Amino acid sequence: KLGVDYYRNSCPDVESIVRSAVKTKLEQTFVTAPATLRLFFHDCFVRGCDASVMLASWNNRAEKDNPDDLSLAGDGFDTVIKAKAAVDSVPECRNKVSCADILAMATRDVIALTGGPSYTVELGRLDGRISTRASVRHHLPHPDSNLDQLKAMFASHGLTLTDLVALSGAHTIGFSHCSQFTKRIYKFKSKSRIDPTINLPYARQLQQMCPEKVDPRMAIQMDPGTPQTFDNMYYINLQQGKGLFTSDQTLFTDTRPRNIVNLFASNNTAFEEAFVAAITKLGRIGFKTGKYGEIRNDCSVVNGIV
Ligand code: HEM
Ligand SMILES: [Ca+2]
Ligand SMILES: [Ca+2]
Repeated sequence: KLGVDYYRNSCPDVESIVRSAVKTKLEQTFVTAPATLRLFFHDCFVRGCDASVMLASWNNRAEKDNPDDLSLAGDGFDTVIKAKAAVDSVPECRNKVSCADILAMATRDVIALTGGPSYTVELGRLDGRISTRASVRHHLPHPDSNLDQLKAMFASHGLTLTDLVALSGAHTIGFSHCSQFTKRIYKFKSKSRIDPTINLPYARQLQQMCPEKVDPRMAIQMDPGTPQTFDNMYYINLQQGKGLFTSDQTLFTDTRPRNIVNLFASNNTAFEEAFVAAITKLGRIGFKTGKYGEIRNDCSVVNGIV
């Protein structure tokens, strides 16, 4: 079982060491926050929260080489690497704290530092030794997924509809590449070619920011209201037809989760409580202990390779 005091004897100050490394990195670039949060999600959904997503390979066959992970921003990886270096610079902590736990702590820290809830994070996950491009297939949601697909994928990890709605609120910060939603604003199967569930002025704005032959590296803010604040604006956006992806807007268009969206839109405390409960459950997915894992010396390679 995971616990909140896991490093009490081996590295008692680990939480403040990680927090200050994360804070320094966030002051350098805001992307630190969304990039770290998304990295945690992608890690936990594939082989559990074991930092498998961080492993690199010489032949581009690691998890992070899968197309679904190629849009993970480098600053998330860099945050964990920097926090790990800070932890390892303390002699008693050297190689005592897993990369998976550092990612979980850094995620908690970026949420609090951008205005979201503070919570205690459970620790004691070991790092995995396997990372393959193939293991990502069918394990991560797509922006054009419908509610049944999203529900099934989250349910396979023990996450409820409320958890799905709460965790999707992570889209209250961060960026998306234009290609993730071009279908909705240019190629929708309707006369106007625009998805009717998008607020029309917002769709026009998106078309301006993302012209049809836009540079594929172009990214836009996902929450047009408060792009750098972790708040419940995401749900207010959904009520106004300003969900960026089909997977976002469907949480309001589909009547099943709509009352949850309405609750979170009107009550930030209800959102924060549900988010903390859900991300705590997310952090328990497939965690490894004992002989099933290790504490990696370098977050991007398994021990004993070189
Ligand atoms: C429910 C299904 C979800 C889908 C379909 C989805 C899809 C996406 C997509 C397509 C992007 C844009 C990536 C890019 O083009 O760079 C994105 C960004 C992001 N997602 Fe999700 N996501 C989902 C759930 C989540 C969850 C559960 C979390 C975290 C708890 C999360 C956190 C983020 C963050 C923070 C970003 C911004 C990343 C950045 O700015 O670098 N997402 N998501
Ligand atoms: Ca993983
Ligand atoms: Ca926001």
